[in-house]
Amino acid sequence: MHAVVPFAATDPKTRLASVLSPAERSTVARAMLADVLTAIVEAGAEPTVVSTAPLDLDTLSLEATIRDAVSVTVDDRPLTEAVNARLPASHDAAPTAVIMADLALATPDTLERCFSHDTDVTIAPGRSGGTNALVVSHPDFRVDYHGASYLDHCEIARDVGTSLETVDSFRLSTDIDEPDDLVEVLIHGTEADRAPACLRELGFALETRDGRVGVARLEETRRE
Ligand SMILES: Nc1nc2c(ncn2[C@@H]2O[C@H](COP(=O)(O)OP(=O)(O)OP(=O)(O)O)[C@@H](O)[C@H]2O)c(=O)[nH]1
Ligand SMILES: C[C@H](OP(=O)(O)O)C(=O)O
Repeated sequence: MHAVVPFAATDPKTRLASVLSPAERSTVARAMLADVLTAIVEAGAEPTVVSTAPLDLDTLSLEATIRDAVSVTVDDRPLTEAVNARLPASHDAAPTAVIMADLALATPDTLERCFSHDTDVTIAPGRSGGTNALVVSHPDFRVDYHGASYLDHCEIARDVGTSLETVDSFRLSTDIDEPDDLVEVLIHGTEADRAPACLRELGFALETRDGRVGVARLEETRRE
């Protein structure tokens, strides 16, 4: 399975700007990208990072076997256009997966669940209606990201008459967009993952206030 991994390399994760400086957002985005690429390769797929700007894979500290299985291509078109240019163009073409780079909790098992369906379109939706992981094998299906794109993609699938499977996965539904999402990374990230280690290094820790779990950051770790 070929997997496209879209990556906004310049000024990523702007919705985390209230808790992370621009350089820190870039560091966290790259840590999540490294975790996602590792999970994709361990699930048996071949990822291509479709990056908005040049990206040196050697800066991601990937294990050599993972690094060797990943390629990068630069495409500065908007997300929807860049992805549509890479979806199957004919019934003979191989299925293509599109896995977002901010799925910090993605594991080989959860991705394999997406890769194993025999439908024209398979979607693992995000919690607020995005399309976090997608597998397309039908040449008439095209994406339209942003907003409640999961609903839009269900409608597009209906309009072009493709079969569609929805994958119900807590891990794949957790894209890291807002400061509160960092809670999930600290709770559910594993020892081997880079993103939770990166957040802890930046001074983030779980904090329970009035019975509600959030993240707190040690003041001395804040950098402008
Ligand atoms: N190639 C490409 N990837 C993109 C683009 N915009 C977002 N992405 C990637 O698409 C996935 C989902 O991105 P979003 O969460 O919507 O956007 P983001 O830029 O990561 O974060 P925000 O700035 O907070 O919206 C992530 O893997 C991004 O890196 C784009 O224009 N081109
Ligand atoms: C790209 C967009 O991601 P979100 O803004 O939901 O993170 C989507 O999934 O349509």
